[in-house]
Amino acid sequence: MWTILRDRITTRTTTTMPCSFLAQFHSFPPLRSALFEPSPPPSPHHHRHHRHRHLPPPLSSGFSGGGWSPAIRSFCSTSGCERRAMAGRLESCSSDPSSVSYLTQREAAEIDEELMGPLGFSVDQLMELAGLSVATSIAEVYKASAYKRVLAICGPGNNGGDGLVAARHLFHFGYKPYICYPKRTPKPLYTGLVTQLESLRVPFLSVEDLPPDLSTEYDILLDAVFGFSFHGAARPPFDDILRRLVGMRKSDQTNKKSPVIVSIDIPSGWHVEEGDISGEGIKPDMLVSLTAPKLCAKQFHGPHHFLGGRFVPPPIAEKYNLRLPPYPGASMCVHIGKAPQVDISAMRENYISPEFHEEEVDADPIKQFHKWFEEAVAAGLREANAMALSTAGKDGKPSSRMVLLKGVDEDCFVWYTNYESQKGRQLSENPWASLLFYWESLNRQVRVEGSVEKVSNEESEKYFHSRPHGSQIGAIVSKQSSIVPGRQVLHQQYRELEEKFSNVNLIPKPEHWGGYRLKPELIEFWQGQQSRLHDRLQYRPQEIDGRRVWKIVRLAP
Ligand SMILES: NC(=O)C1=CN([C@@H]2O[C@H](COP(=O)(O)OP(=O)(O)OC[C@H]3O[C@@H](n4cnc5c(N)ncnc54)[C@H](OP(=O)(O)O)[C@@H]3O)[C@@H](O)[C@H]2O)[C@H](O)CC1
Ligand SMILES: Cc1cc2nc3c(=O)[nH]c(=O)nc-3n(C[C@H](O)[C@H](O)[C@H](O)COP(=O)(O)O)c2cc1C
Ligand SMILES: Cc1ncc(COP(=O)(O)O)c(C=O)c1O
Ligand SMILES: [K+]
Repeated sequence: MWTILRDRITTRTTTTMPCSFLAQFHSFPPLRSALFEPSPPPSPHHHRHHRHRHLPPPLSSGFSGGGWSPAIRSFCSTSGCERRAMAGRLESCSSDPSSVSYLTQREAAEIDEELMGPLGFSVDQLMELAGLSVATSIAEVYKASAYKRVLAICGPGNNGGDGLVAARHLFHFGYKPYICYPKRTPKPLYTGLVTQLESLRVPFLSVEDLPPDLSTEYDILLDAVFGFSFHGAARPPFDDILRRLVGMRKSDQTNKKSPVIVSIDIPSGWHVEEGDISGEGIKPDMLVSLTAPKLCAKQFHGPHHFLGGRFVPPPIAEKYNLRLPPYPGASMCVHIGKAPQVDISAMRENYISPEFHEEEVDADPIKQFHKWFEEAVAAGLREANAMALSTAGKDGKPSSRMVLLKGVDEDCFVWYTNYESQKGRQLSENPWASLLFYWESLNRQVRVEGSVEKVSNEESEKYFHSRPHGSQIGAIVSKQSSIVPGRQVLHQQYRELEEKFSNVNLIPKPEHWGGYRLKPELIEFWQGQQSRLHDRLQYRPQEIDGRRVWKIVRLAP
């Protein structure tokens, strides 16, 4: 079961999560992963708690201070009254549970001090994690294949240090970083970071070395100039650099491809709380807030707002009443804020693949399929055996769904399902189907069409009992494609059967569960090419001297 993050953060602040199904559909992959998180296993009273599911902030729930060292306990022993007073200063503490916390400048600095004081962190550690968060956020949105050249402009403080760390990680992710670090801090932490980058032969450029037009030389401009300690107006040489970043965005209108600007924690030059007061500041495409967004982030309306710095311990979250979205999986960053607006009509890929020639394919399409399938597995594709199965009943209306290929035997493609499902009914009325594989990162598609029959009961039995215990019970519980009154019904039946079969060696396969085998009459191998001039090699069987041989033709793309 999945819980939508919308329950945890939304409305009131700038970080409104899309709530309609369509908005979720429109959200791009990193956001999608951020939008969903597994919810706890269902409890019998689950439905009663449903309304309050979002109430405890995820990071602070269950915090008691127990089990921590005396230093941390004393840090945490702040009275409820003090906590409320602190919380009162925080935007996060509104009664609206749906907002992400925004920090004032003072709170940001205070959290920094507490992390590096009683909570035992060193600045090196936090900077490393911050820089890594920035690099992973960039890598989620701007792929190295299209945005290789990164200019990191680093300021004199820790924000600049984050930029140096991020540049190092980006190097290892396959980007080509350059550094402009005009006011170096002579502390071992910073000199070490510089040495590390020099050992990677990352070029350091002085302000004078920077090309006159930043937009032609770089794909990403990493703004690591000022963070939350910025105050007043930018002084030289940063005033000029920031002007160039602003100017560069303005020349955007001239149709030139301009690089994207990624700001670390604060768009440099913006007031930490008031934001872009003059309206003349830089307009980053991506903002990576660290720990929690600062108040100025409310004015960030660029397409990509990420949160990084996955190091906030519960005592901090509790004390500052931080309301933050959960990070997905093992990720160092999470996309927050609105889903970027996408122009669906403009979404397209240009496929670049080696040419695919008649001479190189196997005369036997099944052997050719095995070859491509092995390459898909070797390329690390998840579920390379997932295929769209299309069927149509006697009304002739087609329907498609994904199923898993479970083998290719005697030239036939095999999958397993419920014979009483919609597809089962359709196949009983019309035993013809088509299969479709799409191996996206290889620019490959395989179409298979043919007649379908059931596999033998013995074969189905054998496969059924090879499946995990839970899936066997699941197959008994699921009257596939029939209406169920609610999820709890499935769980209830599942629990009953689990109990029933707890001491049983072999769970009986339901009669109506088994395999189908499709005997191909057509197999087509498709490989994407530039300008839509794709390769399509189609195999069809022919009778020659009473033998079935495959004829290969090339089709227009
Ligand atoms: N816990 C966290 O969230 C972590 C955050 N990190 C990053 O650290 C920065 C904050 O770092 P800090 O060093 O406190 O501040 P800045 O990076 O903003 O830089 C301060 C330096 O900038 C100079 N400064 C300030 N204003 C100006 C100005 N108008 N013109 C020129 N120079 C300016 C300032 O000099 P002063 O003489 O004015 O004091 C400092 O030299 C945070 O935003 C995160 O990016 C950590 O890396 C990890 C933990
Ligand atoms: C990747 C993937 C693999 C699936 N594999 C199977 C499968 O092997 N067998 C199956 O019955 N359903 C499988 N399903 C579920 C089907 O897509 C579908 O929801 C179900 O079979 C009911 O389809 P029907 O109502 O058209 O018969 C899979 C779904 C996905 C997304
Ligand atoms: C309903 C259903 N049945 C069967 C399968 C195939 O699963 P298995 O690999 O366990 O046979 C799937 C896979 O997603 C499924 O969703
Ligand atoms: K910055």
